[in-house]
Amino acid sequence: MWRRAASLSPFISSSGSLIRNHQTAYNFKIWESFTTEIPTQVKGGKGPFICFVLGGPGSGKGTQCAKIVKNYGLTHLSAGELLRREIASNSEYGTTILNTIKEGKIVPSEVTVSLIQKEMESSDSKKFLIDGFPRSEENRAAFERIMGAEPDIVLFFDCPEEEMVNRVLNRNEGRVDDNIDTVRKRLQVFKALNLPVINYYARRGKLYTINAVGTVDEIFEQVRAVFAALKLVTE
Ligand SMILES: Nc1ncnc2c1ncn2[C@@H]1O[C@H](COP(=O)(O)OP(=O)(O)O)[C@@H](O)[C@H]1O
Ligand SMILES: Nc1ccn([C@@H]2O[C@H](COP(=O)(O)OP(=O)(O)O)[C@@H](O)[C@H]2O)c(=O)n1
Ligand SMILES: [Mg+2]
Repeated sequence: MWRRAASLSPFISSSGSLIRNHQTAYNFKIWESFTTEIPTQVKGGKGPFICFVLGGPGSGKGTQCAKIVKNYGLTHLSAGELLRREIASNSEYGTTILNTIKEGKIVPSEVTVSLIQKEMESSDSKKFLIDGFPRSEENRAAFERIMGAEPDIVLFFDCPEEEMVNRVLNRNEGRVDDNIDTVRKRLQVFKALNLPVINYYARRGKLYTINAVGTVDEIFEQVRAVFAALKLVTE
């Protein structure tokens, strides 16, 4: 059974703000997410449930996705991981992808969507967590065109820039893009190309903005509130 979020979660007020007293890092209009009532059925059609996970570099997407997987059993597809795997496999696109990532730019959408498509089509899962995608309007349009699907919900991990920079520089995963020059570029790309996508989903009433400052567990409590309120993936 699916119920409206507004009446269920302490984090989601009926006046429309997801996290009370939360000043967003990008002066984001989080109330927009709730000006549209959430549909009475989360998944009306035949396709799988799709949750996009967005946020700047180092905002904690991957960390929170791991907890979502553990608690709710969604299948996690990280666009960045799929691209890094492609580089490691010496595919024909490997060099282009590597150079694009080093520059902090966005890999052509057809490449990324086809990697996501392959994973989704070879999986039996009915619920996907797609992390770090769509990074641009072009990504978004390509996914809709190629997959013929839209996300059911979008989580946005909203984090101040300096916090993101600190986290990335301390990530220690040996990534070619975790250095100060590339991070600065990625932040510019995030603001120029990804914020418009986030705004788009806010206007569509699909966006859930999470305050990404705090401990991992504190942040996950906000995520839990969204999933609990939607009652969509635990049954
Ligand atoms: N709430 C948090 N507070 C401090 N550090 C965090 C938090 N969440 C994640 N991190 C750390 O910050 C870095 C970036 O997190 P990650 O999940 O990889 O972010 P993203 O996927 O958005 O780039 C990692 O080293 C991670 O361990
Ligand atoms: N949809 C995507 C996702 C990632 N990428 C590339 O992969 C890089 C790393 O993405 P990521 O999602 O692993 O990075 P984080 O935000 O997790 O730090 C991005 O900076 C882009 O260069 C892309 O081009 N298109
Ligand atoms: Mg990540």
